[in-house]
Amino acid sequence: MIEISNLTFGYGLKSLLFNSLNLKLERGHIYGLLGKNGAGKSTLLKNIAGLVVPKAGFCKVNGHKSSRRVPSFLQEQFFIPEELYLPAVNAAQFAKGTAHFYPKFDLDMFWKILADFDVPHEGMLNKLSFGQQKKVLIALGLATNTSLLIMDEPTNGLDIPSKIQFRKVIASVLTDERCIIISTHQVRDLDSLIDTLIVLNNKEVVLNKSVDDILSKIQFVPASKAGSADVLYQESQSMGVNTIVAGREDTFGKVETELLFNAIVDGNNSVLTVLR
Ligand SMILES: Nc1ncnc2c1ncn2[C@@H]1O[C@H](COP(=O)(O)OP(=O)(O)OP(=O)(O)O)[C@@H](O)[C@H]1O
Repeated sequence: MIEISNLTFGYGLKSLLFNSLNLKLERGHIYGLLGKNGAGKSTLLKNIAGLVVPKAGFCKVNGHKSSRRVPSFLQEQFFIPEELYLPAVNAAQFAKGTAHFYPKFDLDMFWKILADFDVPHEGMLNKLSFGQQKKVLIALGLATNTSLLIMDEPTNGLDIPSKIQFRKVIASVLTDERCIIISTHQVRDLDSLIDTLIVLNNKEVVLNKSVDDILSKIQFVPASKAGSADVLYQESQSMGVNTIVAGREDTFGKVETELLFNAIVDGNNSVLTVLR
């Protein structure tokens, strides 16, 4: 669904952020985009959404070059930025103004998600708190029913009940037709939601693997359960899971995303070598 080919991008005369980057993303998945501060996550999302123009190469969504921003591309994608400023209108006016651009907009769904998020329906949106504004935009983005939904740090500013609600709502809207990309530092918020991890590091996509694929190759265990021979990465922590070991057929578990991310950006090549 998304084809990124030889994408080369930099802001102004600054050095390049991406140099011939390639990536393919498919429908029916929730992708988690991870990277250190400044790695270029937001910039990659903006390239996909056609908000910036590459120096070379391209991003295509459903066969349309993003940077051309043709109507058939725009009506099938919704981008929720990290920073947002909602206009001085109420939720009904905001939904009406937006629905116009999205043929599959579902107004009932918008009101339902707002209610689930406990956001007041009345009043001007620009007077809501940051977290409430974020929830309005998430509700709107989901209600557009676009095949591509891009969210940059969506759980930033959400309180704990809202994060739980967010996970429920996102899981319920994923269909085989939809591709959701979430950039985040709050990996623990989204651990159970993301089915494929993408890690950007040193201007490259160093990992693009499904959780199932990852778990078929490595396991996450407490140090006490790790045999010394197969330890790929270890963090010193007093308790809990802190060790990555090469896959063993007798173990099952979940991906400890934070641990995996640390191993990768720490320059630990053993983990990446096993995963590749
Ligand atoms: N509009 C801009 N003009 C010039 N440089 C920019 C602009 N936006 C981002 N940058 C630079 O591009 C680099 C990547 O920024 P980006 O926001 O894409 O990273 P990020 O991975 O999303 O970071 P964070 O995790 O801190 O949000 C940074 O060095 C940043 O200073």
